[in-house]
Amino acid sequence: MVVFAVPAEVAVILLDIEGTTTPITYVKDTLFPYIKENVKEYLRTHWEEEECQQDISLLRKQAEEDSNLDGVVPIPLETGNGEDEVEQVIQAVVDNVLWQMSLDRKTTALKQLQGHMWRAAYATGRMKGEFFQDVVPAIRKWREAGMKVYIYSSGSVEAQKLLFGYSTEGDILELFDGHFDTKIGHKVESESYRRIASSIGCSTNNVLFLTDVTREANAAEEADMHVAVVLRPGNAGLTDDEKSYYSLITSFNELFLPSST
Ligand SMILES: CSCCC(=O)C(=O)COP(=O)(O)O
Ligand SMILES: [Mg+2]
Repeated sequence: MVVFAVPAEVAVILLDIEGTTTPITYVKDTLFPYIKENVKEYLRTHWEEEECQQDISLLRKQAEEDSNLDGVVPIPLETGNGEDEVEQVIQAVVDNVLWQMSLDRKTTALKQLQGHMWRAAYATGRMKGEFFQDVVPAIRKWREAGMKVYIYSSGSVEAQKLLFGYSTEGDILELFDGHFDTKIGHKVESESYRRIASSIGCSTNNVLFLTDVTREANAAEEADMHVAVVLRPGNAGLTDDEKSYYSLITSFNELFLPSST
């Protein structure tokens, strides 16, 4: 077994979700299809609610920022209360969401709506969060060894809490000291990792970030975090240069903590 020796200065392990704790297939074959199949009905049912209107406003603002992108669907403002007009706006939101999802965009606006939509699916037991089999036992061991464990995902904090709160392993939210999403900044920007360390109250070099995406690993490393790239079944392949540059692990069991014997 390959071993990644965790440097002694590391006191915090920061985890990505998709491709790191959780199979990409769970996201692509369970989470995302639920959104595509239910978004129109969800908007019709929740249209009058403040939370839903806030989600639409954020999507509208994002569409304005995306106006120079190919295929973007603008979201018109409602001018009255006519049913036909509401239906037109709903259709524009649906088309915008489907367009963003076709590009696997990680905008805060899209992720916020998705998190709100998954609430009902988890609460009714229709979906349960899934993890690679090494994940939960390893996190328990790290915590016993005194490590703090945080999540940083493009999925909204609300979506993260649903995934870990309603999972095949039960409610395992207690295993995490906190959660970060793109509200702190995008995962490919090094400033986001500085903000995370500052919010935790440590230096960036006290943090080990585990992710499947080398652009994220690169941004974290630029901020002086330690990084290891996680290779999981179904993840995108790495180039030969990436394979030789990054520390690679295929399971959390390959992390060797300084206190381990
Ligand atoms: C609870 S996360 C849902 C999956 C998701 O929407 C996503 O964008 C995951 O991205 P990650 O940053 O964890 O790779
Ligand atoms: Mg990922």
